[in-house]
Amino acid sequence: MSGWEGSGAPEHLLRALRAEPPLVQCITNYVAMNIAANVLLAAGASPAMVSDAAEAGEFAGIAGAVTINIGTLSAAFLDGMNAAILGAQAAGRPWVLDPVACQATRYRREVVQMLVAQRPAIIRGNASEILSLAGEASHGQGVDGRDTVAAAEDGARRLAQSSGAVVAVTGAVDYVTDGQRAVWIEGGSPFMPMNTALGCALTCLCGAYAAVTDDAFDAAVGALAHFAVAGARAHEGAAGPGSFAPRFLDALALVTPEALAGAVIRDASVPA
Ligand SMILES: Nc1ncnc2c1ncn2[C@@H]1O[C@H](COP(=O)(O)OP(=O)(O)O)[C@@H](O)[C@H]1O
Ligand SMILES: Cc1ncsc1CCOP(=O)(O)O
Ligand SMILES: [Mg+2]
Repeated sequence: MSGWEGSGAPEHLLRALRAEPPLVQCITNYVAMNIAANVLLAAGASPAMVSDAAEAGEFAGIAGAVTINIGTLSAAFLDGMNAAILGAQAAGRPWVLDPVACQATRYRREVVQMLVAQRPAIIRGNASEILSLAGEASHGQGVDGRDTVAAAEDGARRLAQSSGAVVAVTGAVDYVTDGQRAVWIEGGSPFMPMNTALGCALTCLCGAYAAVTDDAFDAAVGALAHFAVAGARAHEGAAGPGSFAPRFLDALALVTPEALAGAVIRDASVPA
């Protein structure tokens, strides 16, 4: 049972999203562009992969949210990211960070610190990326997580407190915290990490949910719950990662707000 109630509960956010599909500006990597756009469309949002600095700032002014992903980082991408962040901040819209492989090279470590300092509403990464961002030892290998989400729990809470962002750590079981509130979210499928760019697509979906609520914690929980429920459904009858992929897109589209109310969300908030 979800137990997650109130106007910020995932089912209410999904209803709002489907009633008025938010425009989400995604600055994501070359691997993820098509996958993430299809994920947003299936879920009920409206993606736009607009990243050049010549227009990224202006576009952010009309988007409901911006998402920034460093997966295939370059100087040109970075210029577009900075322009989009400024545009989102000027328009009072949230932006979401995906620190892909931020532990891997000095360039990524430096860029990601600069981005975190620009106050993302949500940081969504795998446990290895979040451990690195929190200044702890990470066993990450390239873009893939190699640490358990439980190992990143304390680091995630500290990162949320120091950055002001909601931190969403994904893996076999997901963890979301704003530094005080925290939940574990169960579901999904072991075929998900065998499909490239699903984490990147989830970050874009966090942007879609952030566009329909002012509470970034609720937004992250809503997006992760949507993935958890759709992933578990798609797993049924899937023979492997290949047949899982189209079932997952179908499931994202077919998940109802009522089904999201059944997401397995366990409270893990620190007592005040
Ligand atoms: N072993 C697993 N079992 C169930 N769901 C998983 C598993 N590993 C990852 N997921 C899900 O896959 C999605 C992407 O997460 P993850 O693989 O951690 O991101 P990334 O692709 O950035 O490394 C999330 O919804 C997460 O819950
Ligand atoms: C394979 C790869 N290489 C650079 S970005 C990327 C996609 C990573 O996607 P995800 O973090 O969602 O697994
Ligand atoms: Mg990733």
